[in-house]
Amino acid sequence: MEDQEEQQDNTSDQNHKPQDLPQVLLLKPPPVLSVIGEQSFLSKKYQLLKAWESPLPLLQFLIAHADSIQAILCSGSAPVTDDLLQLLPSVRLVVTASAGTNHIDLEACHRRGISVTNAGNVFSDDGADAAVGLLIDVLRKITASDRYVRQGLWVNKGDYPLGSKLRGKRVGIVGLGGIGLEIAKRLEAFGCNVLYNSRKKKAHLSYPFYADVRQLAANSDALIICCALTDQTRHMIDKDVFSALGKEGVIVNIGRGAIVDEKEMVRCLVHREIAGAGLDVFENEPDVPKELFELDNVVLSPHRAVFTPESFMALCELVVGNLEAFFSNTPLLSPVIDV
Ligand SMILES: O=CC(=O)O
Repeated sequence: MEDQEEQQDNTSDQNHKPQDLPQVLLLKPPPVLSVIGEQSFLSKKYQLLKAWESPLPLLQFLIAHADSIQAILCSGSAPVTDDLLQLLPSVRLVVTASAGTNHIDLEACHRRGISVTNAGNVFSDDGADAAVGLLIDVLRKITASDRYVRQGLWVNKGDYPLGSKLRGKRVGIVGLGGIGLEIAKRLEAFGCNVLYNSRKKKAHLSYPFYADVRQLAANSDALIICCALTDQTRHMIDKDVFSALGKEGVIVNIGRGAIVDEKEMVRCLVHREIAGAGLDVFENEPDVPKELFELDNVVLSPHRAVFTPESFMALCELVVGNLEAFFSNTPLLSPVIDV
């Protein structure tokens, strides 16, 4: 049955010449493309315009297709700016293969009547697992003690310092969206006390809400950052927040590097003004402040928190589903802006 349907699909695809298919612009290869694959039915249904494969300079390439590109498929590596959209007047949809949308000028999309979709909730479980994993790693010194054993220091220097218990910790979650909620569920199961900060108090949740992130920090043993990067949240985790978190406090960031004042965080870690950090994201990726490499109370990860083959497969279906919905005029699956 499935095979038959696939054959019928292929037959109808063959009726389209590539130049008749809706044009979807890709500025840079989004990582999900490796999963979607060149042979996928995506490239049979859409003319995928891969800017990086064109011999033309980008501007000329865009001008050449300016009137026919209807959708953009992107990820965090290629900004979708107002200037870019101005060049492409037929664009009506931006699909980002990421949860974060800080690389897209959402205000410009709104103004220009362009819908935007993101990764919805496909990353919630993996993001939450990684955040809690980083927290446990920092508290219990897992990778630091792994280094200790591998370097032969257990034999030469004796027992490694004890880590700190997770149960009973007060964990402040900054951003209680899909990932934040999953983090909260996991932490409850670990016996932690969950508190949170977000744009608005969630009426249906009983976790204590703090409108002020400094107040949240003052009442938390650890902060987990998983909110969106916006003009309001840029450098929101600043000197005052670190000082409210205090010497025993731990920070975990799986959101975006720039939500944290990174220079200040590094200073606080170097001077032991906070106890440790678990970091998946940085202000100038892939550059990571070198001072952090020397610190055993810091766990580093290369912006991989939400990615697993499983979440990529789910993302892939969502990307395709959003394109299909848009071009068949049915409701988008994970709209950020729905025009
Ligand atoms: O960081 C990953 C994402 O925003 O999807």
